[in-house]
Amino acid sequence: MDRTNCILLGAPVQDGTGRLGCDMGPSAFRAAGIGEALRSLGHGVVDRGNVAPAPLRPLSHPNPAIHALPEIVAWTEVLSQAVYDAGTEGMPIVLGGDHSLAAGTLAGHARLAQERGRKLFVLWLDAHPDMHTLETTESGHLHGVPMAYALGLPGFDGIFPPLAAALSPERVCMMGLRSVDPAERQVLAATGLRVHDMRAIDENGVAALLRGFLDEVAAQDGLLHVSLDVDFLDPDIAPGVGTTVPGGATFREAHLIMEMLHDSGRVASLDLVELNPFLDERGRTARLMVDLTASLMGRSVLDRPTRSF
Ligand SMILES: NC(=[NH2+])NCCC[C@H](N)C(=O)O
Ligand SMILES: [Mn+2]
Ligand SMILES: [Mn+2]
Repeated sequence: MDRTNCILLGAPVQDGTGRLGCDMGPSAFRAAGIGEALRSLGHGVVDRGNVAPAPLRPLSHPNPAIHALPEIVAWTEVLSQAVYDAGTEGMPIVLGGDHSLAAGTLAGHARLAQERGRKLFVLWLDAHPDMHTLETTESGHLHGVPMAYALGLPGFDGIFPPLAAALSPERVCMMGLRSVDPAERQVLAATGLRVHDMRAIDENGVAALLRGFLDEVAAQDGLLHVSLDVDFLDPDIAPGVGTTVPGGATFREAHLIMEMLHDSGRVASLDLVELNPFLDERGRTARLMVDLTASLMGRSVLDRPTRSF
């Protein structure tokens, strides 16, 4: 089995949501045994502790709904650099923190991939596309915008840090969507990402949908970043999140995705986001997220050969 150098980075970001609690996410992942789970699979694990946000600068935007803009911009700066640095040494695993942290991590991974002359692909596992711009967000919660920023959509210039490289929409695959705002629908249609909503999963199964994407990643010798939002999962199995939406992925669908990702040998980085331990039930959501991470990193029922590309 391949031994990966896993670098854990805590990102206690909570200002991108409307409620408190995600700042406890990194602690809950540690308490649920993420380090031990990875070590028991034979991987190296370095826990860098929690990243601290950059100093705040005064910033404003004409959209009056927006919350905590200086805070999220500060996190974006520091996380972009932190995952870039970690990615030169091993596999960054970011323990969130709400999904606004992906503005930083996607920017950092895109920069690193570009410098390496590699193509960055993103698998976005989420009930939501998080595809609002600063103009279109109605809630003003900035966990709803990171994908638009990372794709280089207009309106972030001069406010968020400049992108060294933007994501290419054709290299992004979203799975699990079931809550999409009208403005996001329009952008999704216009940008042409691969989007598999829950209906597509019901009709086709996760395996067929994911295989199509992974074959494309392999054909282009891509690096794959996985962004796993707790609300991708059905709330019955993962209650510890502030934005539950009924009808999410089942336990087996989620594990199968992780097992296929492992077999692909393509995953270079992982974000675990939106865990709110205050809303959890005795740590069960944290433990499920750790078990899914273990499946992604090679835990399996039987020995299976890794696909070689
Ligand atoms: N990362 C998340 N859970 N995002 C939820 C976003 C919900 C909604 N689309 C909004 O912009 O407010
Ligand atoms: Mn999300
Ligand atoms: Mn979500």
